[in-house]
Amino acid sequence: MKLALIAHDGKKTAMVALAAEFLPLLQRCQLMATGTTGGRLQRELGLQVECLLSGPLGGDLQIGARLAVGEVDAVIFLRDPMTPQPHEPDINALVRACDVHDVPCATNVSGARLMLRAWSEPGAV
Ligand SMILES: O=C(CO)COP(=O)(O)O
Repeated sequence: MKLALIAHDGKKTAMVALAAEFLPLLQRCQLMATGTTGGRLQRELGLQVECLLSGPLGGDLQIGARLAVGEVDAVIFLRDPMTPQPHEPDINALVRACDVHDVPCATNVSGARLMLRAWSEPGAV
C-alpha cells in the first residue's frame, strides 16, 4: 500500500496521533509525505517516510504528479479549513487529482480512521 500523508500546521499533531493509533499498519505501508509532516512522523514515531518538498514549496504537487501515474494508492490529507493557505491552488490540484484518478482521499480524522480501519482487516493490505 502506497500511502501519502499530508497535514497543515494546525492538523499536524492530529496526524501524528492518528499515525500512532495505526502504527502497525503504517509500518507495513510505503509512506510518502510533504516535508514537515513527514519529518514529524519520522522523529516522533520512527516511521520510515519518504519526505518530499514542503507543501507551500510544491510538495502537494509532487504527490499529485505521482498519483497521476499510479504511484499512490491513497491519500490522507488533514486540511485546516480555518486557515488560509498561500498554496491553495496546489491543494485543490491534489484533491482534484484524487477525484480524476479515483484514489481514496480522507481530508479529516474521522474519514482517515474509516480508511485505515478498513485496511487493518486481515488480508486487506
Ligand atoms: O502545506 C502542506 C499541505 O498543503 C503541508 O506541507 P508540510 O507537511 O511541509 O507542512
